[in-house]
Amino acid sequence: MNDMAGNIFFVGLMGAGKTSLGRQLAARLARTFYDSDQVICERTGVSVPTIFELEGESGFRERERQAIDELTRLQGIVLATGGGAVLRAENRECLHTRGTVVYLHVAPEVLFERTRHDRNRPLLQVDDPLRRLHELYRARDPLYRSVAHCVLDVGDETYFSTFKQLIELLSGSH
Ligand SMILES: Nc1ncnc2c1ncn2[C@@H]1O[C@H](COP(=O)(O)OP(=O)(O)O)[C@@H](O)[C@H]1O
Ligand SMILES: O=C(O)C1=C[C@@H](OP(=O)(O)O)[C@@H](O)[C@H](O)C1
Ligand SMILES: [Mg+2]
Repeated sequence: MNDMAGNIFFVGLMGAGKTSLGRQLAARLARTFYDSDQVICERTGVSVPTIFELEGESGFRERERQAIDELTRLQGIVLATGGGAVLRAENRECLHTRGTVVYLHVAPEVLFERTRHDRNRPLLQVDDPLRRLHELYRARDPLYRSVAHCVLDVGDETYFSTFKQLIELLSGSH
């Protein structure tokens, strides 16, 4: 994969590193970084949990669909999507056809450790978040794979090691 030129879009479950690695990759490549969740929050003036509270998940998904459609039309950007962006076929189509999609593949156990103290992800505010992550993994892993042009398997290594692997993957030296 040697695709440092066009758009780069990140997909994967909550805590996979889409936002943090995406932001750092954009800085490294001197690209503009967008995060669909952040765009939605800027537009509404409230947090993701508040949107879920006021409009339900379906309200959030409609805002997400709009944001993904707009952002994927831009050129030369790095975009971190929300973990559920792949649920809608129209989002998958926008992502797959308008850029290089990188799936950050991380096991539920690792994601659980990374997200367990975070209150900003409404879908994980349940009695058994690890079980929820396993369910989401089962349902979404095939969708992430169907939309991705490349997959980065991330274990429980350090953030910096993952960033290095990402650069290697995208520059084709992997
Ligand atoms: N190897 C790693 N790769 C990516 N993120 C990591 C890694 N190890 C720890 N993290 C941490 O996990 C969190 C991932 O969160 P975030 O970037 O918000 O993910 P997402 O946007 O996919 O939900 C960050 O706090 C990041 O520092
Ligand atoms: O997986 C999901 O359905 C969601 C993931 C979140 O983004 P991150 O994947 O960046 O945490 C955010 O969009 C919202 O809480 C829903
Ligand atoms: Mg994120």
